[in-house]
Amino acid sequence: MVKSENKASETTATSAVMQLSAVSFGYERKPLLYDVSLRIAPGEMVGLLGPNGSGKTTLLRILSGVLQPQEGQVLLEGRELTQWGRRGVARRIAVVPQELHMPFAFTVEHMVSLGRTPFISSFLGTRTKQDLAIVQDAMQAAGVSGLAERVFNELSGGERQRVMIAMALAQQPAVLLLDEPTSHLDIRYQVETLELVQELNRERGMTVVAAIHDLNLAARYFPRLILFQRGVVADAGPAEVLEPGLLKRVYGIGVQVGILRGAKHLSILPPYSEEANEVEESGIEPSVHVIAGGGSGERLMRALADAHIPFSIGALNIGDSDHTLALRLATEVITEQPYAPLSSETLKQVRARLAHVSMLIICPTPIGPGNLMLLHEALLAAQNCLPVLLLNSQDFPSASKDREPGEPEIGDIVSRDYTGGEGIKIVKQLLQAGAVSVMSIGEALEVIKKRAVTPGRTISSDN
Ligand SMILES: Nc1ncnc2c1ncn2[C@@H]1O[C@H](COP(=O)(O)OP(=O)(O)OP(=O)(O)O)[C@@H](O)[C@H]1O
Repeated sequence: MVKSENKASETTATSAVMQLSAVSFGYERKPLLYDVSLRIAPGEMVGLLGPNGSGKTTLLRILSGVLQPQEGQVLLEGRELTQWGRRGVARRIAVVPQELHMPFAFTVEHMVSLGRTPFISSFLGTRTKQDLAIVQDAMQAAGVSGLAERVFNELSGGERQRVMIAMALAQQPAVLLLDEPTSHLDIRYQVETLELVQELNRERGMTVVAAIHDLNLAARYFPRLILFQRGVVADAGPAEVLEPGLLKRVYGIGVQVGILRGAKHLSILPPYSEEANEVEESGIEPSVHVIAGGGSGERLMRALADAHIPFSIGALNIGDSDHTLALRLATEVITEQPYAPLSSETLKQVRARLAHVSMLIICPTPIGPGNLMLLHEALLAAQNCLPVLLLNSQDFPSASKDREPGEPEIGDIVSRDYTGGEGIKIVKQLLQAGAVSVMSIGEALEVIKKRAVTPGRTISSDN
């Protein structure tokens, strides 16, 4: 039994040209990517989308082996990337960076011939006739043969972009990784560059993964899109990924998505007014708000989504594992910058949301100085008669056996309070204000369904 399972996973691994399994990575111990799993099949053309700083370049560096994940596995053709060695990787994966600064006045032809380096016996070794033919072919395919004698540093941004693609082609890679290949290009070069990449994908069967900011170009050229925000938020075709609600949650701006007359692909336009940006595209008003963090909300979010209960969540910091999942599952996500304390603006948003929901669920997240203010908001709401459920972690024993006679059941908060008792104090006040402690997600769902309360309840905010 175990054997056949292993065999099945081996087959899956080898049928993917690249595979990431539960990859986590951070710079200088600051976590950036969390639990990223991806399979890229041979011949796929994948667009990597995500806001600035969401980790696209970092992910490409992990795929190319420049960075090694702190956790998880990166496989190339079913084998650990690190086992291929530098030359082995360079013979299979080529990277087109955003920019390349050459310290020397290299000609284009010289630059492109550097792409053959992984295939010659040493750096100073001679290139064969075949190498030279491959270099010529790469220059022709990328449309830079006419620039062969020009100095790379003296070319325009668009020309340089093409030379970098030619360099990558000279590697004859199975996988081409491009980091924003259109970022410095005018519209003609943008289209020409992506047409070229598409041709390489279709005609040479090259697997392409490209980070790309332009959502319209992404819709037009990439059959598979991965929306990334320190983790995979969505991974599907353009129609599913370029969904206005999802884009609003990830980019923080409302967009209009549609098909222009005569066009074959989706177009994405920014809002035409501030008012349009305010529109809730899904039209669904969440009736439940969730406070979570650090993975404490994962199971509840999945259960609510499975039960088709629309919910809002937050505030969550970008990069928190709950945040990535929330972008996918919640109707509304209140977001704070990575590692930043909650700002008064963010707390205002939480307060406004609590004024419109029919129930608040607080997940068993560790309470520290950073999120104590959220508990304060929860207390205000509870004192204004908002039903509040305190979800206890099943991993910790209940503290009920230690409580004094007459004291409320405070659940497992004792074991996750890092505020010197302030968190526990607020939880006790919450219970006194009518909050209910529940021991399981099933129990929480039962309460929510029983209440089935209507949205739109108002509470005063100055209490
Ligand atoms: N070498 C590094 N050391 C420390 N932090 C880094 C390093 N490289 C990137 N970062 C940080 O990691 C985060 C993600 O960066 P990354 O370049 O991967 O994002 P991105 O999605 O490609 O962004 P953009 O769209 O702006 O190019 C950013 O906050 C960035 O400042």
